[in-house]
Amino acid sequence: MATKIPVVDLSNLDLKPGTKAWFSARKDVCHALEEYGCFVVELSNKIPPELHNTIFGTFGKLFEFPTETKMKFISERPFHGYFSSPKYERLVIDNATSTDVTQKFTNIFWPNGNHHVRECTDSYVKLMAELDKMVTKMVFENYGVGNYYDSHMESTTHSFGILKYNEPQKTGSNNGLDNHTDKHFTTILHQNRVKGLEIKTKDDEWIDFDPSPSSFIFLAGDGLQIIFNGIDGCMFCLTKVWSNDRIKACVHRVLLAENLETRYSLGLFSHNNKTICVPEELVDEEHPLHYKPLNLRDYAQEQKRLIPYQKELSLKVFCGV
Ligand SMILES: O=C(O)CCC(=O)C(=O)O
Ligand SMILES: [Fe+2]
Repeated sequence: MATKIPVVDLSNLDLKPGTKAWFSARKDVCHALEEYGCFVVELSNKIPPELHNTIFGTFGKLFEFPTETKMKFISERPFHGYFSSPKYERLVIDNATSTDVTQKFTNIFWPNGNHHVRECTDSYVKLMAELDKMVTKMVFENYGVGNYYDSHMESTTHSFGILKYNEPQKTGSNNGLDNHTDKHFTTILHQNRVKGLEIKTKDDEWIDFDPSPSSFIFLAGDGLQIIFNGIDGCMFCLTKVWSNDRIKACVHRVLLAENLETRYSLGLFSHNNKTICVPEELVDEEHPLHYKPLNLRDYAQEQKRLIPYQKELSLKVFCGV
């Protein structure tokens, strides 16, 4: 049977820490992250099909604005603001849980405001951010470092990305996004029904994400890999350093088949804005420190600098001990 990305049903986002349901979900979440660096989240009671259509219809329209308008959306943070390439266009909003920020974003496109788009953005970002916080809390607790969760979240912000891929026949390639790991802490993706996202397993097999309107995919980024430096368990034996990591950042890519409708993907990316260090509880004789403190913004900046050379910057190279 073909390998599948594990599915965790978190429809009840109001799960209370300490309950039986919480512990059971926590176990499934962490097991999936250890084995795959990702899992599919079912949120069937939160995203009915009509809402899914509204969300993608609304965000898709942003790309129909003239390029000069889209170019007005700029950001200081690497990989944020408006970006276009022959393969895709992307709008990424920094600090998207702030309603002032989403208002400024909407005003670029509709100078007199657009209540519907703002509301849609705010409620959707809020839902994804709640999901991110819940999963992050489960992960911290599971590895005995729950006491770091509050300070971690205090220095965390969420970015919201809207991606539109050009059809392969126009780009002459079906490669939408090359193999990579995300250079932040965690990623949650939600997309329209056009398939394309694939993740790499520890056996170097590519498996695809089969989206439904109510499914999201949660991916561990490089920051999460760092925190769990020292816990035992060989998950992905790509290098000596990584083999000692409990959770490994998920390697993924986007491949598009020809003659399909346009693919849109929405992403929530969490960034820890302080320097990330391995908690001392996770370092001992058996699990020596593998990473020097990491600032995710510096890491993203350096990755951006290397793009013209087509180099993927590994954690080991950037901050390995
Ligand atoms: O389009 C997708 O679903 C993946 C997007 C992605 O991997 C990214 O923005 O880092
Ligand atoms: Fe990614």
